[in-house]
Amino acid sequence: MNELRRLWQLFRPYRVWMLVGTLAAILTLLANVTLIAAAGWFLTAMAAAGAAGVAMNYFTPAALIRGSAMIRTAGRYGERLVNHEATFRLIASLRVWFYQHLEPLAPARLQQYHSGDLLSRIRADIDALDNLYVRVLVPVAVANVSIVLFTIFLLFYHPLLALSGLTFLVLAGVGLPIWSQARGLVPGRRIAEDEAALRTAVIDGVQGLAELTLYGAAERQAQHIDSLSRRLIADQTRLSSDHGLTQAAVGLCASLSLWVLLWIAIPLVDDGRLMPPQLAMLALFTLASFEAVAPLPQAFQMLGRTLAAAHRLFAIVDTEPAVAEPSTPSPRPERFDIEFADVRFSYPDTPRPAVSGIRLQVPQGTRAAVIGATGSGKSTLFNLLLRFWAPDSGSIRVGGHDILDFHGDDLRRHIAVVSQHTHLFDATIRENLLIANPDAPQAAIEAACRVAQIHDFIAELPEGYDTWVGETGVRLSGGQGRRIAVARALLKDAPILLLDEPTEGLDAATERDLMQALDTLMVGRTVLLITHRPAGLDWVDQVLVLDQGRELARGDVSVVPQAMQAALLPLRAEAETR
Ligand SMILES: Nc1ncnc2c1ncn2[C@@H]1O[C@H](COP(=O)(O)OP(=O)(O)OP(=O)(O)O)[C@@H](O)[C@H]1O
Repeated sequence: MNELRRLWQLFRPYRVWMLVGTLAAILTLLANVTLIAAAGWFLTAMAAAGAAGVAMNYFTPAALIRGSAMIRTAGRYGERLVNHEATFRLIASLRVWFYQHLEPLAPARLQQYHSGDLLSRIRADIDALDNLYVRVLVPVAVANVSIVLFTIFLLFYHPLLALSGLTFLVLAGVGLPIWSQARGLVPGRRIAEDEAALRTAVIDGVQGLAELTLYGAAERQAQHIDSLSRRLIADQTRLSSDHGLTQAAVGLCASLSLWVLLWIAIPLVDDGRLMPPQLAMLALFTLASFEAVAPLPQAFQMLGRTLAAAHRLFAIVDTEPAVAEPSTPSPRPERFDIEFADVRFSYPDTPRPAVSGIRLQVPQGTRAAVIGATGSGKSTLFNLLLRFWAPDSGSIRVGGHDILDFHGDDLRRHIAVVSQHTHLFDATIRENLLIANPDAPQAAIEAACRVAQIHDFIAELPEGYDTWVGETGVRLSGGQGRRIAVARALLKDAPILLLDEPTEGLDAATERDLMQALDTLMVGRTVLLITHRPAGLDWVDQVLVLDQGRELARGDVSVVPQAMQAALLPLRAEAETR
């Protein structure tokens, strides 16, 4: 129920919309009930008058019927318009709210979630929240007001009529929803989880289709998806059949209410305390009044799904970022020397530190390389410098200030990264470049691409810079993607440049061309390069050699061969003993 309270807080900005939508829904319902009840009275009265051969004024009831019909139509239109508009606004604002909480968690806190699961939260779970507004809050408000008005109306005729009407309305509007909520709680929660699992499995299956086919595992993946689908369908079927049952039960309550009303009212007609047309009116009124409570069982049945969705969203929203933003951040850095001072850091739930005792000073405008075997902690140093994680002890300073004192965005604004895993968005080449600098004019884009040696290739494409690169840039080669990354870094024009094995996996000619492009990019910047290859380090001022997260050697490039050999010795010894 804590979720409900928090959701209500999120809905608060839309309370005027909700009020107007609820009033329109109440008006529509009252017009409908009036229309049906008045029609019952009118037809019976006309028949009775015709049989008795007396004249009656039919203008007033006819006007009431026509007026009710018009109000019902206009009210229904208005109610849909207002409630849909409010829902769309609400959903849009919830997505922004969720995204704003999601962003500071990337990448450290999001590594435990699959992208399919996050997609499910931002789409299906947020969509499920609109149930609370359109299917729960508005119908509950309408039902409450209507039940009170209907009971007062029946009281005018006889207290027993009011009591029986109220009893059956409460049975259908409170008893059935309680039952269906209890029945829907577990499957509703499971549906939220299974939808996410299904989306994750499908995305994984599609993205890894080539591997699955290659290793003959496609059938197994299909079976996994099939079993998830079956479980989902079983829960949905259970909810649907419960929904059918509750609708039938609402119908039964309405019929029983009618029978009891007739049982009470017919003697009143015999006594002359009630006119025959009033009996017809009350009978139809009773049946029509159940429209007020009919949506409630399903609304409460879906509450389980809605609360599960809210729970999943709040789980992300309540996660603390791995690095908290300082309450009074240092002003943006003005100098760009980098210093690692005795840095130690372990990833959560790992047995040994990823890096430990790291000391490195890179004066502004100079270049340093961090070299070491796979898993020696090189990328971890970048993650720490980018403030994605915070060191367990020691500090990292930029321009003399601890980076934890800067606002994360202020720091990252001054850092450009070129890595072997450049993410290209499913957009045009131009859009992919503009993420580095949204205001860059075409001339600047082309200049950056010329330096990155990719302009001629782009210019030859039929659609030039408007060429769509496909999901994760599949329509570009690895080398071309890397050059786009260099062009991005040029457009960003940041004083600190991080190079994460930028030439890894490229052939010798492409590597040479890319190094030329990087040469231009590095001029005047503070550069930190990570690599596991000692070759081609002549242009760096200093080198730090890492082994299992610890410093093995530090100095100019001449320290590398000896240190690398020392690092390889244990591996060789291990290989020889096998
Ligand atoms: N997000 C993470 N969560 C838990 N452990 C991690 C994470 N990232 C890296 N590690 C672990 O930290 C250690 C250092 O990893 P890191 O990626 O820094 O090495 P690296 O030198 O960059 O390797 P490579 O050259 O293969 O990229 C490894 O043992 C790795 O398994």
